[in-house]
Amino acid sequence: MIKLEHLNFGYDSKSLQLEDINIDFGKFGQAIGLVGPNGSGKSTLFKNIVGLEKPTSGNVFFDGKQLKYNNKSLRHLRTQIGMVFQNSDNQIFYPNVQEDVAFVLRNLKLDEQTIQERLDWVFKSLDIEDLRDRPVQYLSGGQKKRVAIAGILVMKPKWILMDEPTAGLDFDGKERMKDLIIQMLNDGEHLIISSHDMNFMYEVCDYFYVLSHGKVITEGKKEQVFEDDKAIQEAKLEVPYIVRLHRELGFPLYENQAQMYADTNLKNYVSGYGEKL
Ligand SMILES: Nc1ncnc2c1ncn2[C@@H]1O[C@H](COP(=O)(O)OP(=O)(O)OP(=O)(O)O)[C@@H](O)[C@H]1O
Repeated sequence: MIKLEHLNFGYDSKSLQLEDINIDFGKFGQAIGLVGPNGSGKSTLFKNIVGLEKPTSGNVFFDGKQLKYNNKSLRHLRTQIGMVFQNSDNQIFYPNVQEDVAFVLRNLKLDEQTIQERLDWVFKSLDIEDLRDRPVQYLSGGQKKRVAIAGILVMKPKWILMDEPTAGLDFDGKERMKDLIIQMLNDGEHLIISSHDMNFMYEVCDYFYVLSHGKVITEGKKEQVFEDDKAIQEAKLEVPYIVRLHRELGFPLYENQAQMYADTNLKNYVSGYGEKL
């Protein structure tokens, strides 16, 4: 459980980039969306959760305990909450993929057999066995993103924070990222995801917090949050196409694309609206 209570944060003493944030991340679902326009404070919030930044006032709790900022506590915290950065180059340090992913396990002083088992598992789970012995410098952006995720997933953390997981990915890369996230959720991971891609976010998240100018301006289940027109406009969010089909053309509000495609009545809605579509 990650809980933020009356959290304020400013990079300097002149202004606050986060204001009175109160979020109980364990409460409303397994995949939480954090959305808002550029500069609204999403990455800053992530940094406060993993202790890379310290709140100016207010508190961060993990599993009921208030966060401590000494090296030992932070090292432990980061085995429990992994963060996948927007730019994968910020978290890949070794020239070889396998060495990079193994780094954190060696740091945790796990025995060699466990390390090999975890590596086998993570490369297979992420379907990147072919990258295992490759030099990092020749990987594409999408491949690097999967390696960065492997370096986090291999620790088996309780929570994974993903900052813009689809940034820089092509259509196929985004689909693969969606499948990967759904697989991680099926495996029991808890995720907090930040992205500007609302169609992607609608597919994978259960519950949303909307940030604007460092404040949470609305929150709710994915079926409800996009109904808050005022907040959606203030945060300049794109409304997911599934919600628009529902609101503008009266389609059922599907939970995701797969559910929509599986609806045997879909062709009746489509033929009813022929020209509009
Ligand atoms: N290291 C820093 N020092 C000072 N100000 C910063 C620093 N990093 C971010 N900021 C400022 O904090 C505010 C929030 O930035 P943040 O990166 O958290 O936004 P974001 O919602 O993640 O944006 P984006 O969607 O563009 O990634 C912005 O006004 C930004 O300019």
